[in-house]
Amino acid sequence: MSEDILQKIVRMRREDIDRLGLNFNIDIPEARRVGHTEFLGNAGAILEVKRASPSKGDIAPNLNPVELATTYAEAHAQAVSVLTEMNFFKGSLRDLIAVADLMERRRQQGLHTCAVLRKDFLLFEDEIDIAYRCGADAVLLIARILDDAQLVKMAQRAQKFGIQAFVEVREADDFRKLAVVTAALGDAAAKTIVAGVNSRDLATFHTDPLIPASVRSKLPAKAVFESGILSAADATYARNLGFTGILVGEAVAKNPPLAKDVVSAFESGCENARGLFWKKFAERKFANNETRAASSQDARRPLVKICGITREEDGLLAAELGADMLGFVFSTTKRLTTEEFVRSFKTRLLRSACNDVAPLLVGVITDPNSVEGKTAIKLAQEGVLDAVQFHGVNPHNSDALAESCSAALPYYCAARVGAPEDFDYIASLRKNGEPRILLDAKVEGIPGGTGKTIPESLLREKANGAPLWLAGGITPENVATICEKFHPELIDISSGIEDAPGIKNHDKMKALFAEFAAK
Ligand SMILES: O=P(O)(O)OC[C@@H](O)[C@@H](O)c1c[nH]c2ccccc12
Repeated sequence: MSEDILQKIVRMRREDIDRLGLNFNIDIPEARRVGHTEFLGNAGAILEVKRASPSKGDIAPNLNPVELATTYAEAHAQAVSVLTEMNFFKGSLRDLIAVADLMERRRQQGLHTCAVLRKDFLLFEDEIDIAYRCGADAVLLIARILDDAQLVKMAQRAQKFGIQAFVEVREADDFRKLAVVTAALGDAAAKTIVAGVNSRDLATFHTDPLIPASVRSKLPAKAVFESGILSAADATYARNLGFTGILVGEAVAKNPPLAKDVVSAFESGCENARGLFWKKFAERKFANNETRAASSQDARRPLVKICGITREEDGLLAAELGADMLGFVFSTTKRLTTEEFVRSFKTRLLRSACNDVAPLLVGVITDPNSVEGKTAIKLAQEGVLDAVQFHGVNPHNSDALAESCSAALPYYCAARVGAPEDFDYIASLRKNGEPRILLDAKVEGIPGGTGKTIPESLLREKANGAPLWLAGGITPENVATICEKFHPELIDISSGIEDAPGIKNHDKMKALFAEFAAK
């Protein structure tokens, strides 16, 4: 197999160490000369001194680490992460020493002090000693590049110095290693180990905000969401998931004034029902990959949402066939449902034995200020519905959402797409911290369930490689082709399996799921 970028970084680093030694030919203090700040002793943001990265190239090549770290401290970051890898990140141990010395001066002046993290692809126990002498309060240990024994030895070394081991995990084997090192440290583990999950795959650079969501429940109480946070809204999303830290690099290194917005968004947020919805969705997505592989379903099938349920027997069959989400329309159209129906359906669904995992229930609304819209919002706040789908309306402009936000409404947005400009709106939603957006065909005058598909050329040009949630005109006949062409993460089907609006045809529904049977 050819070398991926992570392997290349590690190989070059080993070569540098062979040539230059563990201190990379830099004069480092004989003994530590600064005090301590516990890394993530309090929940908060970790902001990064990062000049460049392998995925982005130069980010802030001329940054001054002391100036930048001062800005971060003034923004009340809990920690500063200093990249010391030189080839791809243009960092150095000099930066680490300078930032640690800065924090010591601030400590003596009684100013807010950040913990200092050494961020690197550390490989040897003696590198922990060097980090400690330079003034680090924590060291990054990337599970993927260390074997069990090495990871344990390095974490024990950190523990001996009374600093934190920040263990970065992402894949199943990393979680196993996290359990190994936690067990090896025994009682000291809670104090020494802070776990972080990287939303960026270091081998491909692809970031996905649902990766941290999918594993939050497997991590210890203190856990950090790493990478891909670009705005205050993204920081809020991470907090909603229940993370106690975020690690932000590029966005703040490039634009330091953003630091205080990101810090305060994270600190004023909380774990809530919105985060719970994304965790449930993400867990479902990744669990499906595994369980489907073992069952008769195609492991690569998208998640399926059956929308426009108005009859109990239709919803129960969809659940039995393996639907991941069921949609109920709370908008005055032909598929309009009622509060009573949804409540009694939910009770029935939970009682039906055939389901290991019940589908998520979603209320589709087109006007949050309408009676129907308000009903769906109330049901989502009560937890009867798992989320509200804002269909073609921007919740960020809505008073109803502003009101319900205090009660942490779980929701996602659906955007109607008919022209290239519609993707500007989608981009603005992403900037507002929306991890996924459902794309539906646009037909003037009809809010949804139109039976029309989104023009393929638009999807091809504009979808940008982001995981696709697709609605509009999907049928048992065209679903296989659509999946082959666009690999959607979720498909949403309503009219394609109906006899009449709101009346599902059970043979068509079975035909749809039969398309996903393992071949
Ligand atoms: O610039 P971003 O997307 O905000 O990411 C910051 C940080 O998470 C990222 O630099 C990082 C996470 N894990 C790493 C391991 C090594 C080097 C770098 C990293």
